[in-house]
Amino acid sequence: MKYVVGARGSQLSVAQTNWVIAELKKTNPDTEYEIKTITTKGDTDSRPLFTIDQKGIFEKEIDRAVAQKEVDFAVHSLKDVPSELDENLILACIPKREVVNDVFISPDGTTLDSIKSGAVIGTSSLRRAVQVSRKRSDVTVKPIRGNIETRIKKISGESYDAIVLAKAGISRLGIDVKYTELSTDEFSPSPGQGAIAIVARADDSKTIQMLKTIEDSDSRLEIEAERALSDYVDSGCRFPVGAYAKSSGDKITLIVTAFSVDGKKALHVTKTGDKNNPKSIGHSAGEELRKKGVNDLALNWREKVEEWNKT
Ligand SMILES: NCc1[nH]cc(CCC(=O)O)c1CC(=O)O
Repeated sequence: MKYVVGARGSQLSVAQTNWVIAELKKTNPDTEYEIKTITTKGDTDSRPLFTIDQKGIFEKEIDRAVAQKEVDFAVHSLKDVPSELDENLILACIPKREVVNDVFISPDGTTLDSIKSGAVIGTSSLRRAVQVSRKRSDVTVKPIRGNIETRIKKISGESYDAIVLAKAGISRLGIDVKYTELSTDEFSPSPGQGAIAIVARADDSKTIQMLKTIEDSDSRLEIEAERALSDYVDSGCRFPVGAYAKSSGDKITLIVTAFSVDGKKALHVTKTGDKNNPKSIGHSAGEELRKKGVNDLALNWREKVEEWNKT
């Protein structure tokens, strides 16, 4: 049986798709795969990512190819997948997730603690920008655009001294670069970071069954808790919020941090609950964040981001 797999043209997307195919071949030795790369709107848009209002612009285009049967399934970075999928599509499989941490990358391995005052740090994530400036108010955080390889190249030039990226992306690409791992306490990761999502048509039970052979149930439960939280606080509004769920025994602990755009305020919520009810853990964390005033924190975030982007 041969499957056609939808992916973006980016190196990360191709690397992730190849990883998924290799895993699937282990559990389904008689299958073959062909990758169909789809060039998306997002790949040609030059604005920093967080000003693009629509979350998942890349992924939606590829999902359309799944829905229209141009491909059998699609491989995405879960954190880029919008919470609402097309009604005839499902998150058919969540394989075992990579480490969730962010990393600090500089040409000579200098850490965020020791980098010189006035250094320029690049990131395309408002959450990371805020977390960097909370730790080092004496550095400048500047928006950076481009795929992972492009961003890494930029630290050898004049414009950036260091960048912050997800470790998962670096490991999947197998890039040899000097980095230090940032703790999830100080760098609360994006909901779903490090996880891969495989999207298929809801009525394609044969493909779904084949994909399920590489499902990792703990990874699924963790990301469900994280996504339930982001649904709750993130209704169309992408202010900086980090969420990290970790399963242990029959429990999941979800740690959430939301920041004001200027980085001055932070709200923390930790919830532990029954592993088999991850959505309710996400929702109760969301409820508590609301009680603590998360909606006020988010006021005027768009204007502030626009301002930051001009730096
Ligand atoms: N938004 C871009 C994106 N989407 C997935 C990854 C890396 C892999 C992951 O976090 O799962 C990245 C780059 C980054 O955040 O550094």
